[in-house]
Amino acid sequence: MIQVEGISKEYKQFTRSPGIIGSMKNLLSREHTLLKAVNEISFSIEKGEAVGYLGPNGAGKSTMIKMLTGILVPTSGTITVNNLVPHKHRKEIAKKVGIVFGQRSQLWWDLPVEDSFELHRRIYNIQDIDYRKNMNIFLELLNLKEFITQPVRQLSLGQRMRAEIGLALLHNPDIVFLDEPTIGLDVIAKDNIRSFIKQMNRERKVSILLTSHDLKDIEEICPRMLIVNKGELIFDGTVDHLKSSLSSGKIITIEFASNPGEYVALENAELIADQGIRKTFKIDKGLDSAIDFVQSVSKRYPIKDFILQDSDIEDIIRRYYRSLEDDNNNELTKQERLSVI
Ligand SMILES: Nc1ncnc2c1ncn2[C@@H]1O[C@H](COP(=O)(O)OP(=O)(O)OP(=O)(O)O)[C@@H](O)[C@H]1O
Repeated sequence: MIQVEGISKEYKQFTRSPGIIGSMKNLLSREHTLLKAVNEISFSIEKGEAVGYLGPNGAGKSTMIKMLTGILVPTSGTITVNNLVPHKHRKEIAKKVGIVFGQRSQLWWDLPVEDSFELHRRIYNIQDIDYRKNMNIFLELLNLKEFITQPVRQLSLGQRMRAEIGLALLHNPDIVFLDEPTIGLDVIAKDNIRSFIKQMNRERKVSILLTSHDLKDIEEICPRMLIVNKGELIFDGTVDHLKSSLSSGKIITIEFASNPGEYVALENAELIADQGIRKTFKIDKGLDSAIDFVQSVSKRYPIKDFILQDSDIEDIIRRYYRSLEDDNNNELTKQERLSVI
C-alpha cells in the first residue's frame, strides 16, 4: 500500500549576514547550506496497518508526511502510495488519502462546519448514499451534531479536531495521515479521538500513519512504530518489542500486612516509593522473575497484595532518545544503532 525506498529530502537553508551591509550582500548573493531533513529512509505499510511515526523535534516527521501526500518532492528515492507517485499524482492520491494536520485546519474558517462537509462532498464527488451513511456515523461517533451548524472559527480545539477527523474520512480513504491529531487536547478529548481512529482502523481497515509527541496515542492506536532521529530511521518494530528491549525492568508495588521497615529490598531491587505498608520496588532486568521477587519477600514478611507494572512507555522512549545521544557521541554507525535493538 505504501512503499518508501531510500527517500531523502534536502532543504536549502540560507545564511544571512547581519547589519545593513550584510542585508545588501544578501540581496546580491545568498549563501546557503544543505540540511538533510530525511536521510535514506525505507519502509512499507500494508493495508489496514496502524503505524506510529515518532521522533524528537526536527527529526523529519512532517517532511516525510508532506512527501507521502505529494506536498513536497523528495530529493532522491521513490515513494508509491497505492502504486501512485504522490507528487506526480496529487489528485488521484487525494481520493485515496485523508490528511489531518493538528496544527493546520482543512475546514473553511468562516463557514458552518456542515458547509465544509458539503464542499468536501462535491470536491471529492462522494455518492449521496456514502455521504449520508458517513455523516450519520460521524454525527454520532464524533458528536458533530453538537456544533455542525456553527462557524468553524467559533469551535473549541477539541470540537475542531473532531470535525477535521470526520472530514478526512468522509470520502472513505484507504489511508489516513495524522500529524499530531491530539495536540493541545484535554484527556477526554484525546480519548474520544483515539477510540474513533482505532474504530475506523479496525472496522474499515483504513491504514494509519500517525505522528505524535503523545506516546499514549502511539501506544493505544499503533501496534508498530517507526522511530526517526536526525532524518534517519532508527527503529522499526512493535511497541512491545521496544518495551521489552529497553525496559529497565518491572515496577512492583507490595502491600504488606504490617510495615516491615526500610530494609525489605533484596538484591537487584530498588525501593522507589515508601508509604509504610505500601512499598514500590523497581526490579532489574537481571532478576529472573518478578514473581520470584514477590515470593522471596513474602517468605520474610507477610504480604496482603501486590501489583505488577511495566516501566511506562514515556520512560522507555526518554531513555531511548538519551541512548541515541550517547551513540552519536560514540559515533556508532546506523547499522550498529539498529542492532542495539
Ligand atoms: N521549508 C524548510 N526549509 C528549510 N528547512 C526546513 C524546512 N522545513 C523543515 N526544515 C528543517 O528540516 C528539519 C526537519 O523538520 P520537520 O518539520 O520535518 O521535523 P519534525 O520531526 O516534524 O519536527 P517537530 O516534531 O518539531 O514538528 C528541521 O531541522 C527543520 O528546521
